[in-house]
Formats: sequence, C-alpha cells, structure tokens
Amino acid sequence: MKICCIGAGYVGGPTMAVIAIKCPDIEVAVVDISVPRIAAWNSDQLPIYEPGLDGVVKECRGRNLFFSTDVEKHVREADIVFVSVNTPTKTRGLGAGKAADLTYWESAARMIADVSKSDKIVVEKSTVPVKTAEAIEKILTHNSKGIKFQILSNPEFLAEGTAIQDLFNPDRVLIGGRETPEGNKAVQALKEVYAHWVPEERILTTNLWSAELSKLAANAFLAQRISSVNAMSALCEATGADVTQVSYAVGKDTRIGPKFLNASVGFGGSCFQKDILNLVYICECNGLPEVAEYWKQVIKINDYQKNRFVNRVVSSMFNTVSNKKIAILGFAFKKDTGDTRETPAIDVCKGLLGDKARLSIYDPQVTEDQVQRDLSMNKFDWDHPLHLQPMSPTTVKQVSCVWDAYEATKDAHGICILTEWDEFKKLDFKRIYDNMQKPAFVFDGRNIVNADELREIGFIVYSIGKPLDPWLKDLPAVA
Ligand SMILES: NC(=O)C1=CN([C@@H]2O[C@H](COP(=O)(O)OP(=O)(O)OC[C@H]3O[C@@H](n4cnc5c(N)ncnc54)[C@H](O)[C@@H]3O)[C@@H](O)[C@H]2O)C=CC1
Ligand SMILES: O=C(O)[C@H]1O[C@H](OP(=O)(O)OP(=O)(O)OC[C@H]2O[C@@H](n3ccc(=O)[nH]c3=O)[C@H](O)[C@@H]2O)[C@H](O)[C@@H](O)[C@@H]1O
Repeated sequence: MKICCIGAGYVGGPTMAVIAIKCPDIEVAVVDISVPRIAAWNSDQLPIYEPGLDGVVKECRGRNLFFSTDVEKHVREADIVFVSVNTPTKTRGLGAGKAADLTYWESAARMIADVSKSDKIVVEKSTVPVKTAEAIEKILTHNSKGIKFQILSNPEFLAEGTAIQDLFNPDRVLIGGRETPEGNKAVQALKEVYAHWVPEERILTTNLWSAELSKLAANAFLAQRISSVNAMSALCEATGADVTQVSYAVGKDTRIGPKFLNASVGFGGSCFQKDILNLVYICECNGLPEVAEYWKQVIKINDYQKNRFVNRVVSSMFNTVSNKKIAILGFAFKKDTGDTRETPAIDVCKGLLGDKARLSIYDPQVTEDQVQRDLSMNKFDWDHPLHLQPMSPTTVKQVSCVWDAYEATKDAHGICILTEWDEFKKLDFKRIYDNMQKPAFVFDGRNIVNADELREIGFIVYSIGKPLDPWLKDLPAVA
C-alpha cells in the first residue's frame, strides 16, 4: 500500500512519520509546495521542533518515509491521500474574520482529480468546517474522468510539544465515512492502517459530519476550559482566592477532571481561535445566533485575559512603560515548541510596544526573524504557507532578541514570563534581581515562579489569579 500526504507541516510531518515507523509495510510520501520545507525535512535540521520527532524521522526516512516536492507523482501513485494543508481564517470577502479559507484544500482536491489514474481514498486530515467533505466530493467527482474517490474525515487531535507521544498513544482515532458499502470499505482500509498500533476500541468510526464536527467541538471544549479558568483568575485576584487552589479543588471532581485547568496569560496556537471562529460562523450560517454568541465568548475572555495582563504591567509600573526595558521570557505559544502562531506573546508585546516599551525577548526556540515577522504581520496572515505570507519591510526597532535569559533581563525594569519553558523555573533570580533596575517587577503569565521566594529577594511579583502583591492592590487592573 502507498500513502501520500499533501502538506508537510506540524500535522502532516509527524503524523506520517509515525505511520511510517509503525507500518513498515506501507510506503509513505509527504509532499508540499514549499521547497525549503521539504529540503528541511530531508536535512538534519527538521523544519519543526518537536520532542522525539528527530529519532522517528531518522529511523524511517529513505526506508518507507519520503519527503518530496513532486506532489503529482506521489498523489498519482497513492492508494490513500491525506490532505493536511492550511485552513486559515478568511481575511476578505464573505465570512472574513471567521469562516475557514478553503483555497488550499480546493486546489489540492482539484490537483488530485487531475492527476489520478486509479481509484483513491481521500482523507481530510486538516481541520475543516462541517460539510466540507460534501464540497470536496463534488470537486473530485466532477473532475474525475470515471475514477472513484471515497472521502473520509480523520481529524487530528495531537498537541504540539507532545505530538509524538500523542500519536503513539492516542486517546482515540476518529474516522468518519459515508454510510454506504464503498464508504464502509474505505473506513475499514484506514482503520487497518491505525490498527498497526492503536487498540481497536480506541478507533472510533462515525458518519462524515460527526467526525468533522467532533474536531471543532473538541477544540472548542478545550479552549472553553481555559477561558473558564482564566475568567476565574480575574475573580481570584479581586477576592484573594488562589486560582491554583480553586482549579485543584474543582478538578478533583471526577466529572470535571484535573487536566487543562491552568490559568494563563491566554491560550494561543494555530487552532483554538481559528476553529472556534469557524464554529461561530457555521452556527450563524445555520440560523443559530445564540449558539454562535456562546462560543464567541470563549475568544472574548481570551482577548480580555491578554489585555488584562498588559494593563497590570503598565499600571504597576507607575502607569507608563515608555522607554523602559521589559524582558520577555518566552515567545512560543507553549513550551517545547518553536511555534509562535497566535501566541499570546504577540498581543502582549504589541500592547507594551503601544505604550512605547523597549522589549528584550528570549525564547530558546524562536528566532529574531520570526519575532519580527510576527510583530509586523496582520492578523491571520500567519496561517498561509510560508512562501505566500506577505513580507514586511519594516522591523520593529524597539524590539531586540537575545539568546540568554540573563542578557534579556539585564538593566530591565520588569520581566514578563509568557511561556512556561522548564529552564525558566531554574533561573538564578537573585542574580537577575541584582542586575535589574529597581523596583524590579516580575509578571508571571504562566504561574511558574515561586512568588514568595522572589518577594524575599526583593521583586514585586504579579502571578495570574493569585493573591495580589501589596504593591498592586490599589492599582486598577483594567484601564
Ligand atoms: N498544528 C496542529 O497542532 C494541528 C493542526 N491541525 C490542522 O491541520 C491542518 C494543517 O495544520 P499545520 O500542519 O499546523 O499547518 P502547516 O502550515 O504547518 O502545514 C501546512 C502545509 O501545507 C502546505 N500546502 C498548502 N497548500 C498546499 C498544496 N496545495 N499542495 C501542497 N502543499 C500545500 C504548506 O506549504 C504547509 O507546509 C490545519 O487545518 C490545522 O487546523 C489539526 C490538529 C493539530
Ligand atoms: O487542533 C489543534 O491544533 C490542536 O489544538 C490543541 O493543541 P495545541 O494548540 O498544540 O496545544 P495545547 O496544549 O492545547 O495548548 C493550547 C494553548 O492553551 C494553553 N493552555 C493549555 C492548557 C491549560 O491548562 N492552560 C493553557 O493556558 C497553552 O499554553 C497554549 O497556549 C489541542 O490540545 C489538540 O488536541 C488539537 O489537536
């Protein structure tokens, strides 16, 4: 059997590498229109940082895993074609700011129809609006020259930073297909691929629309938990409760569970916001404004949390950060990834720059070039293939990036911790304090420092959702 995956990104690359390592009898080709991305997959410096990925790729690359820009050849030869291309939020026209832009999906589908010479199973791996399979089916069958295509929905649930362990040991694999004999056969064929390593009871099969909607629903529920705990964090600060204690107590209820209840400066990542906006749009299109409004609130609270954080920083520092050096520790949207798509750090940095701060940024996995791109890019432009993203000629002058947390914090007035990298927990804060301007502030957007210890050293500390430092008590949290 031959598998081809269109789109060698955060999903396509790791997912196919794991299929290749677990299924030595299957030949897997990952193809992409981006020449540098494929070159990187074929080099020692993979295009994405993901713990454990290097080892998996090294073991099967050149054996039964291939990365190529020859998209048409590999699609033509494949029995199963996964499509894992970008599905960004539309920035123009109908549904702008909400609906999914299916440009890349449609062009992939048309290309599949053009080059195919044998029947194929086409698998939606990208996250798409519910009912997309119907549109894809139409594109394929109207251009098929008699070739038969079966469309399956097989959404991906991996999280970045833990992608390899998530793929090795998934909570579930979801496969949706048409409820016809041909549809069932296609579902069975894909099920057999996963059955190489996933226990049968964890492979769920549903109809197409349930599979498509379950992916949007899962991301909406996960993001909703974070917005719920973040909303509580604001109330904790106002009342003297401690959000970590509240989360622990709430999560002990087995019906709620302990995971995904960490208050933060806000959730980021390429999907939560995009997928919820997409869900909101679908609800509106289906005449369900109340349901749309309900999910919109998850995004609103996330934006509120990021704003609230910036306002805390500015109001604590005598209501101005103009020309003050602020150290930003962490820029990626979470630890163990270099991904900065929709990271809360972008909004926080933009907020501080709006108040004329000077920023010194350190993230162990993010380059200066990436930070500059992110800070000068328009909303949602980041989610297009790299070579199609508009290049901004301007650099943000008040921003510099360094490769060391001590360098970033030297002479700074304040520190904002925006990613929970493990190395930040082990920093020598006494040394940092001695080299900072006084009073020295720490704003912990991830609740990773020991606030009491830092206060002992002399810092004024703000931790999300924790009882406030006396310094902060009478200052307005929201300007
Ligand atoms: N990043 C994540 O953790 C997850 C992402 N998803 C979904 O998976 C999809 C892909 O996401 P990522 O892998 O993060 O995106 P990505 O941007 O890392 O990768 C997408 C790749 O597709 C390529 N591409 C676009 N159009 C193409 C075409 N017509 N032919 C060949 N290649 C093409 C791009 O050059 C790019 O390399 C999205 O729909 C996303 O919502 C789902 C679960 C997890
Ligand atoms: O569709 C997707 O793209 C993926 O989106 C998320 O995965 P990911 O965005 O990679 O990472 P998460 O671990 O979910 O974190 C998302 C954001 O929420 C934040 N977060 C997470 C958990 C928490 O308790 N608090 C919190 O603020 C993280 O710091 C991060 O900014 C989902 O967890 C995956 O199941 C899904 O496949």
